[in-house]
Amino acid sequence: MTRETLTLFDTTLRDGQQTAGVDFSAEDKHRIARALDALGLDYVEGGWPGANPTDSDFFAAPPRLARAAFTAFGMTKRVGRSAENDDVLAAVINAGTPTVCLVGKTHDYHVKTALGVELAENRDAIRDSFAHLTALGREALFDAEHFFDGYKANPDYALSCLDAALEGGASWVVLCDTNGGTLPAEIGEIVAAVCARIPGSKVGIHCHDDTGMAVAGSLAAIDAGARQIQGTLNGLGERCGNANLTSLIPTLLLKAPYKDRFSTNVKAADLPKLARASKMLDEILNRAPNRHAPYVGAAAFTHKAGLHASAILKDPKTYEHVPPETVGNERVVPMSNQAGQSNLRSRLIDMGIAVEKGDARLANILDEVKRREDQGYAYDGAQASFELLARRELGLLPRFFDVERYRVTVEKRINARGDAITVSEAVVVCVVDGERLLSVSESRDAASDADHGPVNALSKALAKDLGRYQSYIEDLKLVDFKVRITSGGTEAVTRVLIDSTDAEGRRWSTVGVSPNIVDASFQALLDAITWKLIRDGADAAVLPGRAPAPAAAVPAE
Ligand SMILES: CC(=O)SCCNC(=O)CCNC(=O)[C@H](O)C(C)(C)COP(=O)(O)OP(=O)(O)OC[C@H]1O[C@@H](n2cnc3c(N)ncnc32)[C@H](O)[C@@H]1OP(=O)(O)O
Ligand SMILES: CC(=O)C(=O)O
Repeated sequence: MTRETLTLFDTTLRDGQQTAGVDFSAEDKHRIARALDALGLDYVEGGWPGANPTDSDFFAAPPRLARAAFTAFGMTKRVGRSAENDDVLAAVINAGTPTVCLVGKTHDYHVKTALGVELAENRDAIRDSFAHLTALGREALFDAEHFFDGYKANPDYALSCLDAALEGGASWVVLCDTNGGTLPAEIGEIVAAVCARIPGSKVGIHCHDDTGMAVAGSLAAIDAGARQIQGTLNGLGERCGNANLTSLIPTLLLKAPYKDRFSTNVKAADLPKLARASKMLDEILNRAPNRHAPYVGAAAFTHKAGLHASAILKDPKTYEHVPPETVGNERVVPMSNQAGQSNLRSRLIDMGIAVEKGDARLANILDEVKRREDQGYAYDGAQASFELLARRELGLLPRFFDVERYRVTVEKRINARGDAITVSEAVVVCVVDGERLLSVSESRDAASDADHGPVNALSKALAKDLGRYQSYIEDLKLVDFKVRITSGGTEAVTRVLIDSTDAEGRRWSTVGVSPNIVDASFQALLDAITWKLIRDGADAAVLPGRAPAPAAAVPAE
């Protein structure tokens, strides 16, 4: 069966940049553009040359893309001047990209209200802008702004704007649900009406997620005949975001009817690259990845409930819609108070520890998890701490070092310039191989730099001198820190969850619980270090009078 081609257009670097709180540097844009190109996207829209210095710099030294058409974004020429003499359009053209995407109005209300010009003048501006671009030998796409609302208000006018772009030589007319309020069924009906007069091979879709249905709307448009999809990595974009390509691309490649009807330049073997690109974007934005993101999130193949875990061990298809490895993800069977022995045995196998079914120690571990979760611990979000708990119960937790004591003080000072600063000082005394090691550290908390409080000081002191374990923890980084006041048993307690990473790209989570936030944080920090020492195969300490527990063989993460 011949498959039709679906064209994929990425606007992470343009509409994604319109997300509140997102601010890419030119270097960030280079990294993202390269990742999108390697993945197989057909178009990478880089931004709006001339609109801001970052975009101008980025287009002045553009990325070298092997496959994707590098695209500059801009708007149609303004009424009252020619396309040749519009300075905003000139800046876009002067970026010299092979492809240009211009947004233009198609809703009569916007033409009158936002632009304040006659309907015919706007339509002529669209035609002239495209004629000018194509005369210069550029491929030109038309982002038909507010098309769905415009079509509902005045279908003849909205369609005549598409016609004007095509008459000017536009290669695609992309129907934009700019305000994101159109539901999928209506998108399907309107796209079908457009495709009845314009070939679907020239019709694209650009959905926003204001009803949480941008992906569904994009699929409805494909069902109705559109053959280009615009979207962004991780669904970045103006307001609630754009159609999420991180969900759409695996759906198109793995799900019927799309996988059988269409081909894209992104191939099934590229899907793990999509998961990596998604993580890279979060890392650039300094955001914790969305654990619940479809396909690529850490929880997308996490089976928490005991009944699910039991079936998963028999056949993963019982609770998985696609195998996790097809999208570069992995299966996790976590421990929590929802777990049974199946979860537990699966987790232990992942840790490289085989315990026979029915072994009494399994019940002990489960009881301990449930008892501690009742006190406020949460192990499904802190699998590294669970691993340490299980090892302790099994007698497989090596003893690396002891903490004799620690102290943190917090002091508010006014400096010579009159600024208030908070200074946190931490002292930690560890014992390694019988030797006492004292470390002191200080963190300064300027008003604009709120991360550097007492926990940071404590973490720095703890990591400053661990004797012969120092080299193992040099690359350890604390990357996320969450605090929650919860009730443990009958008392209110503080739960701290810490995410750590290292140079190998591993990321692991640990938990601490105490009525005291510093103590809870310290427990989580200690677990983070101990887990890394185990994973890196550090030898247990020689503690006088105590035989160190052996470290079991552990597979690489
Ligand atoms: C739906 C979308 O997401 S489209 C993409 C939107 N993205 C952005 O706006 C981000 C980048 N934008 C910018 O940096 C700035 O808005 C610029 C540099 C483009 C323009 O800045 P300014 O010249 O200061 O204008 P300002 O932003 O206030 O207003 C835009 C002007 O463009 C006009 N305009 C808007 N859309 C169009 C269009 N499709 N065709 C022609 N003119 C248009 C508006 O009428 C307005 O003109 P006015 O001031 O005479 O009323
Ligand atoms: C062009 C665009 O981003 C929109 O209409 O939503």
